[in-house]
This record gives sequence, C-alpha cells and structure tokens, in this order.
Amino acid sequence: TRSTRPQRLLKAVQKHATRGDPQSVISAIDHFCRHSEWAMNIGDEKGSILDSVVSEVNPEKVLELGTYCGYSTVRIARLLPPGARLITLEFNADYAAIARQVIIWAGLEDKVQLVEGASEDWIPRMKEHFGIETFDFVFLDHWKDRYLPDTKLMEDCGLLRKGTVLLADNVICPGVPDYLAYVRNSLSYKSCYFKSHLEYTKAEDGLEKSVFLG
Ligand SMILES: O=C(NCCCCc1cc2cnccc2s1)c1cc(-c2ccc(F)cc2)cc(O)c1O
Ligand SMILES: [Mg+2]
Repeated sequence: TRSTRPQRLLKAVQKHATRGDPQSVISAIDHFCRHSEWAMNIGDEKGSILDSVVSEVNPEKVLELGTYCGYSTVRIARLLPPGARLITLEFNADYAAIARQVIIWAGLEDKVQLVEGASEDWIPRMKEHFGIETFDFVFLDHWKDRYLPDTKLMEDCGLLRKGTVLLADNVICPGVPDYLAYVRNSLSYKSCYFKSHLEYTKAEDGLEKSVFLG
C-alpha cells in the first residue's frame, strides 16, 4: 500500500542527511517540506525563533507536547547542554515510530525520551514516572484545544516553577484563542508574541512565549 507522508519524510532524511549531524536532518526535512510535501513541522522561520528562546533559557529539563516527526525535538535537543533531558509526548503511534528514527539519525537519542500517549494522562505522572521535579522549558505543539487545559494541569501538578518558560506554536494558525487570552491576562505569566509565518507558507502565524511567575 502507499507509504505515508511521515514515512516519505523519513526516507528523505535517510537519503539526504548525514547520520549524527542534527543540522543536516533539519535541512533535509525543511527541503522536503518546501519542495516535495508540506508537513506540520514548526519549520525554519519559526524554528529559528525556537532556537533563540531555547539558547536563552539553556534548560536542563524540557517537555515537548507534540513530537510529530521529531523536527522540533531535534532542533531543541541539539542545543541542550550535556546531561540535559527532553521528554516528548506523541499521541499517534505511527508518528512516534518515525520520530524515533529521525531522532536516532540525528544522533540525539541519549538526550530524548519519546513517550506515546495523551498529555492529560502523562502530565500527572511526570513526577513519579520520570523523577521530574519541575520543567525549565515547555514547548506546546499538540492539539490546539489542549494547550490551555494542559497548562492548568501542569500548574496544578506543580511542574512549573518561577521562571519556567512556555513556548506555544500556532497561536494564530490554526490558533489557540483561549490559551492566548489566559497567558496574556493572568498575573501568573509574563507573555510576549513573536510574529512569524505558518511553516513553509506566507500565512501569518506566531509563537507566544510565556514566563511563569509562580
Ligand atoms: O494540529 C497541529 N498539531 C497538533 C497535532 C498533534 C496531535 C497530538 C495530540 C497529542 C496529545 N497528547 C500528547 C501528544 C499529542 S500530539 C498543527 C496543525 C497545523 C496546520 C494544519 C493545517 C493547516 F491548514 C494549517 C496549520 C500546523 C501546525 O504547526 C500544527 O502543530
Ligand atoms: Mg505546530
């Protein structure tokens, strides 16, 4: 039967990228998505903003909600200091299988723990299952109607500390209006918007960076 888009994306990585070279994996995926088939990776333009925020935070403990093919996982993990850890949640088992192989091709498997399942099931288990106290950086890129409930769930589970940085993708397209209203109006967050474009297109999109104030 016909291959899936993530399978074709992985083939492009294995054909054009150099094993152990994260930048070549990033470039191969961006080339595939720009010249062959669009896919919902954060992309190179928003990806550069992600890189700058990750470099500024220099996190030890990272949570990514929404792995997809592992593009942003590789972008983040390649910037982490030795000993830092990234936990990434993916709901779709087929996407997770592709992402595992992309992460291995990039040579970043030692920094990344990919977990299959729903955020609402795993967030309450982070402490006892992964020995996590709090996260330094959280990247939200999963179901857009889960950004707000999962942020409140992370607050309630004590997973955020003074200074934890949340970075949310797609705050314009597809859009997360309830989440934006919350982080921009809550006294517990200092929030700012990074205007950009929907991956590989001219449509407006952007990232919202929100610092938890405790
Ligand atoms: O849906 C998007 N991402 C979410 C898929 C995640 C499913 C998961 C749920 C879940 C639950 N628990 C744990 C892990 C996970 S992973 C998405 C969509 C577009 C887009 C698509 C069409 C379009 F015309 C314009 C934009 C662009 C983007 O950048 C996206 O990120
Ligand atoms: Mg996204």
